[in-house]
Amino acid sequence: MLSAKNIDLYYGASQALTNVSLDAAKGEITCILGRNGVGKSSLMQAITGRHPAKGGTVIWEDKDITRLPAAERARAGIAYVPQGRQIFSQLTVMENLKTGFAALPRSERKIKDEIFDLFPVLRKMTRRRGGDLSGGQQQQLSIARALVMQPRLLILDEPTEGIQPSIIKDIHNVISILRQQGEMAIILVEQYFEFARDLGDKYAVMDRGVVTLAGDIGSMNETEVRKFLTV
Ligand SMILES: Nc1ncnc2c1ncn2[C@@H]1O[C@H](COP(=O)(O)OP(=O)(O)OP(=O)(O)O)[C@@H](O)[C@H]1O
Repeated sequence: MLSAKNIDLYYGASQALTNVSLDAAKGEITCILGRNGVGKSSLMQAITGRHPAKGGTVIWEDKDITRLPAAERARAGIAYVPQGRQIFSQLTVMENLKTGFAALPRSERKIKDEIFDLFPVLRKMTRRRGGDLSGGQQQQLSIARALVMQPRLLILDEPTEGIQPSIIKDIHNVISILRQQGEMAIILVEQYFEFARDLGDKYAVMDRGVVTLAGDIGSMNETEVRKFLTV
C-alpha cells in the first residue's frame, strides 16, 4: 500500500502541489486524471523521489520513504514508466531491459519469459536499437523495462500519449493482466478518459496542484470529471 499524505512540492519558489493526498492499494489501479500542467507528473516525482516533496509524507509498505533517494525507492519496489518513455536510443532492446536490473539483487537479475509473453513484439527485437523502434514499441519497452524490476508499485505516466490505437489496445491488455495477477499496486496517470475509466478501480482528479475529486471509479460522476479534462 502506498499512502502519500499532504504533499507540498516546489520548483524553486513556484508551488506545483498543495496538500495533495493519494492512496494506491495492491491489486488495484488508481487513476490520476487532469489537464496538462496540473501537477500529475509532479505528484509522481514526489512518490518516486525524483523531485522530493517539501511537505507531507510518503508511506510505502508501512515505511516512511519521504526522504529516501529515488534509487532506494526503486530497490523498495517502486517502478516508474516516465511520460515520453525515455528509452536509451543507442542501446539495444535487451540492453534497455537490463537497465531495470539496477534495482534488483544480483541473484534476481534475469529477464523473465513472462516479459516477452506480455510484449511478444519485443521478443523479435532484442538486438534492435531502442531508437529504431516505433513510438508504440518504445512505450511497450518502457513498461517492460519497469516490469524487469519486479515492482510492487508500478507507475505509468500517460502511457497512451501519442500512441497508435492498436498498440493502445495491447497496452490496455497488459495493464489488465497485471491487475488480475493482483501482485502490485498500479498508478495510471492519464488524459485519455475512457482508457482510465475502463481499467481503473479508484480515481483522483487534479487541477492546479490540488486534488479536486476522488473516489471509486464505479461511483464516479463522469460529467463532473470531464469538466476538469476539457480545456
Ligand atoms: N522541472 C520543473 N521546473 C519548473 N517547473 C516545473 C517543472 N516540472 C513541472 N513544472 C511545472 O509544474 C506544474 C505541474 O507540472 P506537471 O508536469 O506536474 O503537470 P502534469 O499534470 O503532469 O502535466 P503534463 O501532462 O503536461 O505533464 C506546471 O506548471 C509545470 O510547468
